[in-house]
Amino acid sequence: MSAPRVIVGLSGGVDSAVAAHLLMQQGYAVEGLFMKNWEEDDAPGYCSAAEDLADAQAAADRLGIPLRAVNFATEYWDRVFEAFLAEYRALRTPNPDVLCNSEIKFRAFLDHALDLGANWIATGHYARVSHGGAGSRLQLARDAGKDQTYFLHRLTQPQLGRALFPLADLSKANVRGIARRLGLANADKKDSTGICFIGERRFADFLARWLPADPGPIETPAGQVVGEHRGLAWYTIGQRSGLRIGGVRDAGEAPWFVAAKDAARNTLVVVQGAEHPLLYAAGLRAEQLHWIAGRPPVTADRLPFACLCRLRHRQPLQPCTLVAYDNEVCRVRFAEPQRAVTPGQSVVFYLRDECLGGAVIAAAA
Ligand SMILES: Nc1ncnc2c1ncn2[C@@H]1O[C@H](COP(=O)(O)OP(=O)(O)OP(=O)(O)O)[C@@H](O)[C@H]1O
Repeated sequence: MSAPRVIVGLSGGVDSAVAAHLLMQQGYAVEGLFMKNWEEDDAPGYCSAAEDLADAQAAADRLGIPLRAVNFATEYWDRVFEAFLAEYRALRTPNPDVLCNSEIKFRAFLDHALDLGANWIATGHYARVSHGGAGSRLQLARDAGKDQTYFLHRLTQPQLGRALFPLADLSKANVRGIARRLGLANADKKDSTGICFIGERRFADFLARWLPADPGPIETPAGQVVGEHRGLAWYTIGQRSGLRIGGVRDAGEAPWFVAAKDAARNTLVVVQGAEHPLLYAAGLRAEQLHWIAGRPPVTADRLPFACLCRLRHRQPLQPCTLVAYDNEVCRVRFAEPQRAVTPGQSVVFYLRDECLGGAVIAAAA
């Protein structure tokens, strides 16, 4: 019988190269596929796709596997970037990595791999998947600090059912050690940070190319004007940096943080001190509810349902209660008030080590 075929998303980074190696060791017939998701002309100098492809090719050569390349720039633009901009224009803070997984890596890429005759796809995500008669389950990676289930929580059964995550049990240090032993040139390549097409530092410059300026006042909750903002879309709830506020009489030196966006008055509301009570919420309302199993963990008559959640990647899991849901919308109460509940980001639910799914935060509540 011939070995099952798996197509690995080779990004040019160390994680996916080591994932490919581990699958070869497990007896799979392994091939690499590099995706280009962004045309350089749309963001000159922001992306390094050519360099990444060269790194992916070097890794494939070293491992002795074939590598193909595919261009999903149109799909990425239509299904991820347009939604990302629409969310910003609606004054929310979107998470394009969540959409990139459900629309590109586990849709466009998966469909292409299946067309090429693959039985499975694999990535270098830090996450665990188990395939069983009752369906496929997504679980935390052993390395809690690297766990990427937050970004994978919108996968469906058909998507997860074809996925392998070979790094489930490894730490980043293990992965780099394996890469060095294999003589992979990218063993010490820096982790990719931020959004693939932007990178972290020039984010505000990048957004300025797509969002119109719309200045308005910055106010305290008492209505005292303390500055001018460049457009509410540029700010995120809980954020500190970028607020040029100073010299407010009797205000002291403590830094200022974004507490709310008042869209009706085009006003940014700020408070002083990282722990100000207005930065905390007892619960939230979220939309676009998705369950990985294809159904909720309990029927509505068994609510409330005690579970865990996180509101951002890497946040330690927080005890919470799902108090209400229907097909689309849910309401959640936290055991402890949570800081910076940010519309547009995801709330992701867990039961013990299993990722159940999640929803897009609409409002603190
Ligand atoms: N351009 C790409 N082409 C093919 N697969 C990709 C690409 N970018 C990311 N992937 C896949 O998605 C996984 C997770 O992507 P992420 O951007 O989080 O990379 P990472 O954790 O830095 O991993 P790596 O070290 O492999 O780049 C990668 O390990 C890889 O399998």
